[in-house]
Amino acid sequence: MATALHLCGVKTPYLSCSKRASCFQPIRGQRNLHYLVSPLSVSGSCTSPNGSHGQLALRVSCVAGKVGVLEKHDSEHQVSEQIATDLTCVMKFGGSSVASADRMREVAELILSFPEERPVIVLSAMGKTTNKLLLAGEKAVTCGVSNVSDLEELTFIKDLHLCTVDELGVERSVIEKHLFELEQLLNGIAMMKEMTLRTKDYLVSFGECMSTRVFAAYLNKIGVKARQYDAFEIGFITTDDFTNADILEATYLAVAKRLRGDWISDPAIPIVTGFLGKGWKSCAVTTLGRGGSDLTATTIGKALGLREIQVWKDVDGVLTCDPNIYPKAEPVPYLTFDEAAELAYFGAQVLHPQSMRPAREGGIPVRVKNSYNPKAPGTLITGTRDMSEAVLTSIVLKRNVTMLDIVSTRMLGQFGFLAKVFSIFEDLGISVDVVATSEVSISLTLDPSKLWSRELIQQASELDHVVEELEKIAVVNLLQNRSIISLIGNVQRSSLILEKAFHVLRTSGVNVQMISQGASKVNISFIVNDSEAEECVRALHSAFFESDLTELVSGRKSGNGSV
Ligand SMILES: Nc1ncnc2c1ncn2[C@@H]1O[C@H](COP(=O)(O)OP(=O)(O)O)[C@@H](O)[C@H]1O
Ligand SMILES: N[C@@H](CC(=O)OP(=O)(O)O)C(=O)O
Repeated sequence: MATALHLCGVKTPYLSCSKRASCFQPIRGQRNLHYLVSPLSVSGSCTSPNGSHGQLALRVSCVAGKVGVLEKHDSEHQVSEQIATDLTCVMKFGGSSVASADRMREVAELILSFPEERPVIVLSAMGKTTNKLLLAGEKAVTCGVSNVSDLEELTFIKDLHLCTVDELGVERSVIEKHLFELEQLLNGIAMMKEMTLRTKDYLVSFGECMSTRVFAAYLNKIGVKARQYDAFEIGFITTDDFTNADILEATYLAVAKRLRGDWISDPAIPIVTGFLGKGWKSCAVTTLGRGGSDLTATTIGKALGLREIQVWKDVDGVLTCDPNIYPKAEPVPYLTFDEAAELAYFGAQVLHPQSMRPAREGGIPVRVKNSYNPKAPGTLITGTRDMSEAVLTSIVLKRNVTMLDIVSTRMLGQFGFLAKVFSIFEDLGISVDVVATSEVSISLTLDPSKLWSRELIQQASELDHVVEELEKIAVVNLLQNRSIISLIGNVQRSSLILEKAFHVLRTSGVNVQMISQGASKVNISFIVNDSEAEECVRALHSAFFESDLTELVSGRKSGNGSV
């Protein structure tokens, strides 16, 4: 579907589109110009023939035929028709950003400090609520119905939410029904003496359902019109993989229709629950995996074709490594979607592993910002960036990984061997992270997030089963307590990165057990023992980020022999 976009006062401009030139098609010249704009987000610039009129930079967001946002035009040129009141960006605030009444007040101020924005707000559960809910559920399985009301986690959650509404001066009624139902649910778990994955998702959903209700009520109280939404009620359709569901394509249209429809008929800032969805078969509440509110935000950004997706955290952006491992980690100013996705997939907690996909597909920049330090520039994630000076961007650690060394007994040819190995993993629904092969052997690591979502006992028997199947065609060595260290950066400089990294590892006395260069060309991963991993990350960080690499980048070695 295409939409007419009308511009006037622009003298026969040439329109160039940074991405999809075909998105803009002039349908009438002269002073009043009409363009056809295809759905979803496009951006471009429009200049006069000799360039003397400067640039009319415009950004259009267009979903289902509705022109969304036009912005940033110079004074000479006027945009005659625009729906200037449309939603402009999405701002996601994580648990740490809305952990208390004070934090909620600060977040409200922060949102209001951008008067030019008309944001969709996505919130996570307050502070550590999700962890507390999970723990309460686990305890309820064994504690007996009569002890549920005394569970310290339940008391904590009640106190936190009731104190917050009291401090913010909003009615307790906004969450009382949820607190009552939460206790009922825990009673049910206690009675059944079991908690299925489906129940687990319903249980944790109370966190986001309450934080958004409290925040929306507070905004309304201070005179900012806001409307609360449960994601599972507005079209977030997912697979039925409880605790780790995937967003289905139908979500984009449904969410855009609902949020934009409501906004047009009665504008109010949408406050949407992060992390949650609705299983397409079961119609039950699902969750998108831990940290899934980032994915909610990017999904909304793509659905509405918004100008920017902001994810507000408690750190100054994506850092050069996990600050819990090395406090001297520095913010990374720019990242590509590929780098950010790889970083998230290989364990950087700061972003949800799937969250870059919608942003990349919609071509929408993602900004990672610090709600505790809004002035810090944060990290801007876009499709491309200048890599000419880039060597290493970030170091990521994924702990507690299982590694398998599989050596062929040569019962099958090489092709048959590899195919058989991977079909065994496919049949068992286990995904593989890092792979290295030779003619007769293959070393690989198993994605722990897929195993983590299962019960420990199930994990153990699954691993036994994998080994049993593989032993029909190979000699198998199962190695546990390993870590993947991933070097995310410019793999065009892989020789330099490897030279320096291996020098560091050798001087630290660490033996690398496997190495793999990702097909994405932004990642070199290697496997070491869990016990050595953190020290390795610190040593690598010092070598790459605290010493001058410019001479090495320009091809000259420094005189002192250090790399
Ligand atoms: N490379 C990294 N860059 C930034 N933060 C990281 C990184 N690796 C791990 N972290 C951790 O991620 C946390 C932020 O992610 P998260 O807890 O999901 O935020 P939120 O709950 O606010 O969305 C930081 O407090 C930090 O401890
Ligand atoms: N509350 C969920 C979802 C989430 O995204 O949280 P956060 O934004 O605080 O990482 C979790 O803890 O996993």
